[in-house]
Amino acid sequence: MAELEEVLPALAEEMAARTDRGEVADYIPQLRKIDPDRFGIAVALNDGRVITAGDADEAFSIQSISKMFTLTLALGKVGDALWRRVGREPSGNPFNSIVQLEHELGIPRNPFINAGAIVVTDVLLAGHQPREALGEILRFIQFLADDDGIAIDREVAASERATGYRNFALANYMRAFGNLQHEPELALGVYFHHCAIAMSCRQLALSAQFLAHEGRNPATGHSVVSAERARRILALMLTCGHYDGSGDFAFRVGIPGKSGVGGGIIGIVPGVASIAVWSPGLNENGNSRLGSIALEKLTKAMNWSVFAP
Ligand SMILES: NC(=O)CC[C@H](N)C(=O)O
Repeated sequence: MAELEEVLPALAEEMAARTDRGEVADYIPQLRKIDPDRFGIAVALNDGRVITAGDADEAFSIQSISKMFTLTLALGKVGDALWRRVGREPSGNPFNSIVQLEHELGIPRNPFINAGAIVVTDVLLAGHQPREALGEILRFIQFLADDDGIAIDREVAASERATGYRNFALANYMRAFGNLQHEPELALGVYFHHCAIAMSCRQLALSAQFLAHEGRNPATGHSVVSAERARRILALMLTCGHYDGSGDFAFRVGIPGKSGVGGGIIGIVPGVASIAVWSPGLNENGNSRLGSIALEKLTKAMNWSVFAP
């Protein structure tokens, strides 16, 4: 098997030279400013090693990767009752689509599309002020990464709130069906802020390690979720983690993943490692273009797949 210490720098160099980088998300004005030439990758192995290459220590907007953390928290809070309000099927539609919501009576297809994540955020708001709910999410991520330096980029959150008409439409629609317990303004305030959390590839890889290690963080020894719950979160990542590009990601990369429009992707090799990659340019499904390509090359080089031992 290839050595990661050699594979990662070679991959970062190859990606730096590519010109087909995709388009940086421009519907959130603050994200438009990001340099498309950035590329970073970090692999946190279950044996404790963390190997990085490129811009792996530069913080970027995690965006929808936060949906993986909020889902984990909401399952901890309400358990399987969550599934009465959100489904577990791939949507086959863009992340911000509204079309299925009318037919399906305001129940979003899964927790990783925007509508589903807004419901999950609404669950986390129960019994809290928005500020407390947000603090809980941020502290959970800091705890997972064992890093108190992780923070919210308030300019990104404000920028998204100012232009988030589609998310307001989704939230209002679900509220009309009775699937949102708080005013859309409150649920979205928390949602925009958790999407605007800024993290580096290193921090992200470390924060997702519990998913590669049957629910327990191998670095800190902390138990985060049960082994069964970790498997189920991974199943949702594999089937729904890349919106309407989820099938293609499973086909090409062969591991569960979760992307965000900031250009980050988390990938999990169960029993082996968690991976974070960042390249801001996106493909037609809103997933990092070079990030997906780099993960495909990495899993191939390392012979990593959930479809083989
Ligand atoms: N795919 C994403 O990363 C989308 C998240 C973004 N905050 C939005 O709601 O549109």
